[in-house]
Amino acid sequence: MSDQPILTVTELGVRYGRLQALDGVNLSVAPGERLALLGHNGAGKSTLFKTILAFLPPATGQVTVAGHPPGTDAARTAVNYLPETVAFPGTVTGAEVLRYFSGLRRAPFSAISGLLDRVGLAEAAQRPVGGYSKGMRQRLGLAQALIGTPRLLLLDEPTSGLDPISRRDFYAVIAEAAGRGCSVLLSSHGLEEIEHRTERIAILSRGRLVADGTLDDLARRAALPTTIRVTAHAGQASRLQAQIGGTRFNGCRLDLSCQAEQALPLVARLAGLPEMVRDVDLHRPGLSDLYRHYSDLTAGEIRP
Ligand SMILES: Nc1ncnc2c1ncn2[C@@H]1O[C@H](COP(=O)(O)OP(=O)(O)OP(=O)(O)O)[C@@H](O)[C@H]1O
Repeated sequence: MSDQPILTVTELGVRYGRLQALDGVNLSVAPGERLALLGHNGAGKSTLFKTILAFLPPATGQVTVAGHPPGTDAARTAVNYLPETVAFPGTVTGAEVLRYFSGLRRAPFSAISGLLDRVGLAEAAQRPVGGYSKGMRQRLGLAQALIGTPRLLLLDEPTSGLDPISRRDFYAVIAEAAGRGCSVLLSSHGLEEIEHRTERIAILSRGRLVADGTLDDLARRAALPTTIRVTAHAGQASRLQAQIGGTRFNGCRLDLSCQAEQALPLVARLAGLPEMVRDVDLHRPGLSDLYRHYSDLTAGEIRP
């Protein structure tokens, strides 16, 4: 497998008339890598997808897919796309949809039944898509996106509207594709679901890339405090606060805030005060804390 990035985005700027929807975006995705693209509504996620797919031209900068400009045959062959809301004609069956897209992509029809099976639609394959639930349509969309073994999958909020089991299955199929070397660029507002299902996270804010790295990278750079929630025995909270400080909440709870490396020594100190401390809960910053932190930054404030 080549180590060359499957997707490179360099100083990309995209405009809708006077609106600068993307500004100076740099990003690359390696083979087999799953990258989550996060950002508030209107941050520019769909615009980035549309530019990679050649639906929109860059105003500045450039994009390459498998080393080729978007829209060229080589780039089109390499990338498949699943929009947030998939629409298929209601009268055709699931199997017919996949035959149609297989024909378009010159992919073998022999792969269709395996794909339908993998997304849990084997039994519904001969039923008209008009009778499919939203989750079934989305799974058919995923099967469609996997036709022709693409090297890059663009998934625009692919799990919105899916129930938790369907989401889990959806990510399992995506992980399998990544395991075969397919790169995945996935936008989502579901921070919890992507936290452990992607290798890297990129955050767009008002058209600018404000973070790009692994969860650990982003946490280290943000240096957000760890919170230690201490529950005191009845009547001991004031005495405990006098010793260790912290902010008091309802009767018996104290919150202590510290840097990550200070957390364990502090917990050890609390363990030495069993007459006052009933329980300790360590809260390290998660993706939602990091997302809030980076979304409030502007691109000029990114630390290397
Ligand atoms: N066709 C268009 N014409 C004019 N402005 C547009 C068009 N499409 C998007 N925009 C604007 O470009 C900016 C980026 O929109 P985009 O759809 O890329 O955001 P997004 O991050 O995908 O948002 P969401 O999470 O809501 O899907 C927004 O300010 C949006 O209003």
